[in-house]
Amino acid sequence: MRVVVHGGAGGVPDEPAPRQETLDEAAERGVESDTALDAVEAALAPLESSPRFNAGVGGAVQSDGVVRTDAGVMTSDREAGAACSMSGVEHAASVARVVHSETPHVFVSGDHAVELADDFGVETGVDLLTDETRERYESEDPPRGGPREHLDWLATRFGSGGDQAGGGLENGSQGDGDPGRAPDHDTVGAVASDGERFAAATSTGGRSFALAGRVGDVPQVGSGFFCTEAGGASATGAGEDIARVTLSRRAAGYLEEGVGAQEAADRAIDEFEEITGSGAGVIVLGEDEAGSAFNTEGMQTSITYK
Ligand SMILES: NC(=O)C[C@H](N)C(=O)O
Repeated sequence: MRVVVHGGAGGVPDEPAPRQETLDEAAERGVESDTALDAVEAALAPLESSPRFNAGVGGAVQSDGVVRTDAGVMTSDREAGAACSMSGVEHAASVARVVHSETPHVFVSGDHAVELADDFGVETGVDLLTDETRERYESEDPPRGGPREHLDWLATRFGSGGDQAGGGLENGSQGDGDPGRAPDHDTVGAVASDGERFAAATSTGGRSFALAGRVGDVPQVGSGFFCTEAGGASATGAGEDIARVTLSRRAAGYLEEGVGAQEAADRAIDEFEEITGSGAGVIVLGEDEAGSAFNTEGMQTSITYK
């Protein structure tokens, strides 16, 4: 079994060591699994439970003060499952797996995804806000009224005004004065191979101060995650831009052409930057190697073999 995980692309966290420890534990947990699909779900679970990452507990807060989680998972037989816009669901990747393995569908959203989770034994009704994320939201004079009012409010808060690579990412440097950035928080992803099959999965709380109901790249097949017989990819970063270039599909496409995993990751991020001028990262696992690339200040990863 081989497992590679990432803890999101963005700024350099103030406390990288405990995040790295959790990422290493996540990869080790994944590698103990029997199948690649089990491995990515097992690896993401502790990351979704850790408030140090923007997934599950501690996820980004939307304009109405609610954390909504999204995730996607895909295996090399091109079966895919995704779930989005779920409130109270910590283990979004497990719900994506239910969609992948238990339904004839690829994508289930909102309250219906939460009901599906509940029916298949994935815990719901979890308080995903932490003291830190709650206080941060409340200190921003939350909007009242309808979506137009929310859009006025988030215009000065969401992202960081469309600046260069890294702009709008969740874990910009602490104390940079940008309310659209939160330290130490970012999306999580995993790619695994059990020798026969690959699996790729990504899980997130999205981006802070996005419009209530916003869904980014993470649960979109080919954007936040993708998997083929040649290998898989998981992306992180400015989700609107990742979706526009289908970043994970781009990276996995190079694997299918016979390009190595590191080169595939590098090429995909170079193209992403050239097209969007924005910030992202991607991990890639192929037949022979793992690779990762990012054009932000940092992206922590961990890789384990067994
Ligand atoms: N920080 C992230 O990776 C956020 C995620 N890509 C999203 O836009 O929903």
